[in-house]
Amino acid sequence: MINYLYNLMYRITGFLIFSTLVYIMYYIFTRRKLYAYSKQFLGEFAFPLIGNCYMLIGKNEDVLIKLAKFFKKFDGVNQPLKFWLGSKLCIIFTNPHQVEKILFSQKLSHKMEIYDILKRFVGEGLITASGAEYRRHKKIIVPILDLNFINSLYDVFLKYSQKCTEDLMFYCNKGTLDIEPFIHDCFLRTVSHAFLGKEYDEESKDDHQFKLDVIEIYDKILTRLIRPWLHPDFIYQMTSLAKREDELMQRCHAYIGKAVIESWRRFQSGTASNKDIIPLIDFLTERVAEHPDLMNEKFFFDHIFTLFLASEDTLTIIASFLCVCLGMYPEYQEKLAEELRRHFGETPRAASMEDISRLPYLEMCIKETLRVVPIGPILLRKITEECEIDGWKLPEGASLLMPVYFIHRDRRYWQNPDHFYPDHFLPEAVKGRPTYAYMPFSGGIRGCIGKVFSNVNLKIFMATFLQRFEVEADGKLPDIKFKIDISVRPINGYKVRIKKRQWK
Ligand code: HEM
Repeated sequence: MINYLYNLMYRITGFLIFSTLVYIMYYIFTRRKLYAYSKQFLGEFAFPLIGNCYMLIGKNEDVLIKLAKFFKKFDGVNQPLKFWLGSKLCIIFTNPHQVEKILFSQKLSHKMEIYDILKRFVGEGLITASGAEYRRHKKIIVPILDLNFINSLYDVFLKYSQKCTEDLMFYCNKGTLDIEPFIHDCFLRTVSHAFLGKEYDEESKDDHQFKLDVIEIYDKILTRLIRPWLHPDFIYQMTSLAKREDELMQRCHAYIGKAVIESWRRFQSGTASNKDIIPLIDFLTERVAEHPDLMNEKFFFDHIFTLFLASEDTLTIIASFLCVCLGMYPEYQEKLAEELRRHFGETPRAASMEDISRLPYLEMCIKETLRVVPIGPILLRKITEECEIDGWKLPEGASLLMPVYFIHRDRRYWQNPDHFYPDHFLPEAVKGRPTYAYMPFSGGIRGCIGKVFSNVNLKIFMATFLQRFEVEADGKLPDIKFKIDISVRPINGYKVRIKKRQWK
């Protein structure tokens, strides 16, 4: 009997070893092109299964520093690199001319699988979707965000910028504060009003809960993004994080769903135009009502939620970090204040649409902030069919990485890359640089559709804020430690001291 069992165990073990070997051989055989093509690219030593991930082991906050070390090793190399993310081959393009070709390639417009994590929240919204449906929907949404729409929002931009500066008045000369929650409140209100047609009500439990939920959503997305073992859905579903995410999703979906229903009611009763502005949701309702085959309810919902989430966090990061930068570099703040004094004259006043088109130094400061904290620090694409970029063969199944954060700090294109230095955007400096050495809004086929909206809103906010306040902050840019997640943020928040600006 013992002999029989021993024999059986022996056979089972043999079978398991044999099957594993067959599977490994099959796996290697089906990926032979991937391995062969990967030899074209320079990279660091990669272990089987974990690839180069060992280089990223440690605290989440240190990932950016570790990636910086990787790029430093290949400083000045003008060819694509490779990084094995586990068994996934990532080909890294840092040459702006090649990046431009990728961004404009229809074949390379599919987002990498990692974006599926966002799909739990925003489904098939424009950021995560691909394919024919995506293209059809983009054609409907982009024209809504035209200049007429943006001009019509002027009062909304101004109202919440002014409210924010009034709220901040109390904190003048009161020591250090994190300015981000105030600025987040401003842009959350602006985007709620402009996109959903909903004025955020301080007293409303639903509105307050939605604000908290949105903040937590970003946190949940990040938590999962930076933990690769939580990426497979079947593992994630078993965690308490997934349960919490479901709760958040249900509440947020109910909140946005209510705004969708209200918009349809307005459309059906013909009262849409009675509002102070026509919000984006009402324009979309109108388009879809005229052509019901354009998109179903689910897509409609996903697009609205995507646009909402794509806006308020991005605007908050840029405006908050610009305040910190101006605090750290008083010489540029003074130059900007001088421009504002020259332009606005004797006394501060509300900035008009006309005003903001005549403040070139403010524009340079915003651009420089977008350089140092690019909202999309690494753009990721999936290679769905074999293709070539400048003679480099790209195998199906690999991914493409465009490390915007590092291109924005590449000494070949930036005179003073490690500091906040608005002169990077003087016309002669811009002329001497390849266009895609700077891509805060990405570009090409998957480029940001909110660029003009953001520029106008940011300028009105900053012109309002800087006429009232002077900011101070400790240190310089190299002293700030950033973390990379869905975006880039300073680990220690946005600490500044504010005081009333002496205008004369
Ligand atoms: C300072 C503000 C903003 C910055 C820096 C920014 C940046 C970006 C970047 C880098 C991408 C490409 C992401 C990727 O390929 O992974 C993107 C895409 C996108 N952004 Fe923005 N964004 C900003 C504001 C906005 C606003 C206000 C809206 C809404 C009106 C918006 C809507 C979108 C959408 C829908 C996409 C996806 C486009 C597509 O894939 O076709 N963004 N944005």
